Amino acid sequence: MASSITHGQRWVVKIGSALLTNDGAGLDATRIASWVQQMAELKQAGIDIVLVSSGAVAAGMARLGWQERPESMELLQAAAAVGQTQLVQTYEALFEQYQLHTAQVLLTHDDLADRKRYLNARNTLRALQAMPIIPIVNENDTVVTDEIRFGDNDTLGALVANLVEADALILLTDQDGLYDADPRSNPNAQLIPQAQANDPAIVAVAGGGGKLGRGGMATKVRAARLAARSGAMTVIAGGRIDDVLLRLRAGESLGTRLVPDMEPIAARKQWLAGHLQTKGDVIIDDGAAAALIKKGKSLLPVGVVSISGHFQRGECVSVKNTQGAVIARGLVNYDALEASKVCGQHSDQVQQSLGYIAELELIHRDNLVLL
Ligand SMILES: Nc1ncnc2c1ncn2[C@@H]1O[C@H](COP(=O)(O)OP(=O)(O)O)[C@@H](O)[C@H]1O
Ligand SMILES: N[C@@H](CCC(=O)OP(=O)(O)O)C(=O)O
Repeated sequence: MASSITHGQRWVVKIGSALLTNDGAGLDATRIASWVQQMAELKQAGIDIVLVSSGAVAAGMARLGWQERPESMELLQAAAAVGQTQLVQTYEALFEQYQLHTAQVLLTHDDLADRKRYLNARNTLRALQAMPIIPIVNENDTVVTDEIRFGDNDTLGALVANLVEADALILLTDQDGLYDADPRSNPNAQLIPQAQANDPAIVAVAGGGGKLGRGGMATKVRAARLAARSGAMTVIAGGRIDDVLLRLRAGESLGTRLVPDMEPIAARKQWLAGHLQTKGDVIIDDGAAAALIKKGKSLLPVGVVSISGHFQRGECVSVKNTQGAVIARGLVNYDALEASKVCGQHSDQVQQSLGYIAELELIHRDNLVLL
């Protein structure tokens, strides 16, 4: 069966602390090498991969010779700062063997809550994804405080999946998936192969984490719900299963699949349709209106008559016909000033007017919902 796992082109893979470390004593280099080899193979097969990797604190503790995880925030942050360099060094050296490089992306909650920074992070990640690069994301542990930290990387993984509009979020952990009870304390617990991401029953069975990881299954199930908002499927799978990523891609039933209610584009369009607050209007001519309505096309600058309002790139605008009726809503690729400069222009003129070309479309059809 075709699914976002076997056919999707964009994956976010998250590797948790419980899995990355050798029982807390530094990074498990052998296992990391095996995931790198699998991710390299997937990337070379055309799947854009963003890796969300934990392990900075654990690696830092080992490098500093600490046996016990410190309690204080500043020592944890110091350990993360020491460990993050080792983490990225390890990945970089391994990916290099497959002619791939890595890029370090450290994010905080604030970065994703602020629209401009969110869009910049999205554009940077998209640009990186188009290159022979594996972006490696972690929380920017040095600057976060208790109140604003994600804490667990499951939530960060889900937000990155929303950010890059991933088809799938793969959460690799130390258990083979989500069980109907915590297998650490219930030896008879049964694996749940598949559920709806929004099913309240799975929240009830998901418990807390072990001594190395932070969130346990509770944050993984919550992450699946968040990822489902942009239509991404989540798989919780055992990172110690041989060739787990390649076997998932080949369609093998491993781990737990948490399925969204909607495909990625449908989810985005539903979000757009419910987005009442628009930042401006784009008035289009009859030819462009017909292209949107009858042919399902993107909106090009050439069909635009005028612009009103103050909007930034990436914000939501109303698309109106010349009689003033709202016919669509969408996320715009240019800010208001740029959009008014390119009104009515053919794509080859746009570059001249702006001095650069960001996207050919003023609003891409995937980001446009007809009303
Ligand atoms: N219903 C459940 N099924 C599977 N594991 C569970 C469940 N409830 C709690 N857990 C615990 O969640 C842990 C994995 O989460 P965590 O320790 O945070 O790892 P990671 O670092 O990979 O995020 C497992 O070791 C397991 O003990
Ligand atoms: N940012 C932290 C990771 C936090 C963490 O442990 O997350 P998780 O493995 O999801 O439970 C680190 O790199 O150590």
